[in-house]
Amino acid sequence: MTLVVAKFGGTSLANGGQFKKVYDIIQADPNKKYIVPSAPGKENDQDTKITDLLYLLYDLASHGISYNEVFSMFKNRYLDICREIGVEMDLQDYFDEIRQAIEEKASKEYLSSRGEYLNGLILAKYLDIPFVDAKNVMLFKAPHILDEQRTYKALAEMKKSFDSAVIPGFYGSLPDGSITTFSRGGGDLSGAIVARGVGADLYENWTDVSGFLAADPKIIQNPRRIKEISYRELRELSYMGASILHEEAIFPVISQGIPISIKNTNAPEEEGTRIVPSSREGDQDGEITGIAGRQGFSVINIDKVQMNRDLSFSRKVFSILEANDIYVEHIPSSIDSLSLIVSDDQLQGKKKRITSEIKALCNPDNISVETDISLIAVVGQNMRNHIGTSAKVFTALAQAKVNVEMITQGSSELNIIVGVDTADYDTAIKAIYRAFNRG
Ligand SMILES: Nc1ncnc2c1ncn2[C@@H]1O[C@H](COP(=O)(O)OP(=O)(O)O)[C@@H](O)[C@H]1O
Ligand SMILES: N[C@@H](CC(=O)OP(=O)(O)O)C(=O)O
Repeated sequence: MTLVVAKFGGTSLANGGQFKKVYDIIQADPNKKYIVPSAPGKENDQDTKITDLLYLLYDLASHGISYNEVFSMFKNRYLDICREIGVEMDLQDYFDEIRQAIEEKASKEYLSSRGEYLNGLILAKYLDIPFVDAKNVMLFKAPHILDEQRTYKALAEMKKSFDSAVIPGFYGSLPDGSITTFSRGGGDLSGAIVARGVGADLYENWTDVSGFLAADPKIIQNPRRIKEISYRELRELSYMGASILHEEAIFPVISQGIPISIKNTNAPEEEGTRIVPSSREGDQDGEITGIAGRQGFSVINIDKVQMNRDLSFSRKVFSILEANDIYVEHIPSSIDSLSLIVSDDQLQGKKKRITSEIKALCNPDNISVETDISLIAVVGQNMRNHIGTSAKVFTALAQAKVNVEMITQGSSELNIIVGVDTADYDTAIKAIYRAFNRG
């Protein structure tokens, strides 16, 4: 018997029709013992995720603006699901409790967690298996920081009491009992933590695409499916924007060697993608594994003749960034120049201060900030065995008339990262994809 933890994302539980598919998937496999649901996601592109509705509810209520209409939308999503799947459940007490909490100025975390909480209750009733409130097993030390020791102990205890259960994703509790959440998309993390806590043999992550694809399907039509991907490749791709799996979801399972399988709720017969400690040499069908990208970066360019001879130069620059709580994404450099690639979120409201502090402390010849930069990562552990991979990337970009603003390559030769003007983002991804995936 293989013990499987299955996480179903919001797209898999967006409405009654999706709930029925999830029910069939779970009933077809007795190994799927612990189920981790997200809140209902988008039914279509125009729709709103329940988590977003809850954040909106919080914003309205905290500004003293009427939230009745949004609250009704929230309630109706769950009432519709119950009606469509034929689950008879009195949800009114739960709705009243949430409304009362809003009136009593409930926190944003508490409110946003109610999406998965209610979905978990409904799914448990539908599957007729126990519901375990995540606040009792997902234990945080501080907001957003998990207490791993206590959490894994609680999950091991849960396993002794329940041989199957529904445990809602995304949230848990702080030592004082109040609710906290992971960052957005954190249901993937909850699933991975449950998988480790119960000692699963496999962590299944069910979504609306047939696995990890070689590029974002919103940019490339029908991209190649990646059959098998290593933890490291996956992390590079998810961090760089392949939003299908939270970039931290591999950490709980990595040390235990628990494989992750990405599967499609809408096409469960399809193989999906297997994420393994390290994919075997030659297993992949391509020279590169995938492409991902993120928009919204700025580059701070600093020039100073003979910068390389000034031992303290970089230290001073980085001390300014540290003092301003700014994380740097990449640091391409040459003898006389240093570039800092920083996400716009990090730089917001601090650009002027940082440039003037660098001017004052480091006395550069020139400092400038370029905005509207996007980063594109070409990732693959097989790249190092192929001569000419970077030539292919840059030829493709040149032919598509995309100007490359910066280049970095990780020392592991697992990735090549290029910075391009955001206006060229889609063109660049399409050109690189075509260069490696003909026909
Ligand atoms: N490289 C990629 N492979 C697969 N999906 C991707 C990739 N990059 C972006 N996506 C997007 O990720 C979506 C699935 O993630 P998400 O919306 O969080 O689903 P869920 O609600 O199931 O957790 C897909 O619908 C797809 O549009
Ligand atoms: N519902 C949360 C957590 C989550 O992981 O959702 P999903 O599985 O739909 O990405 C969010 O929207 O962030």
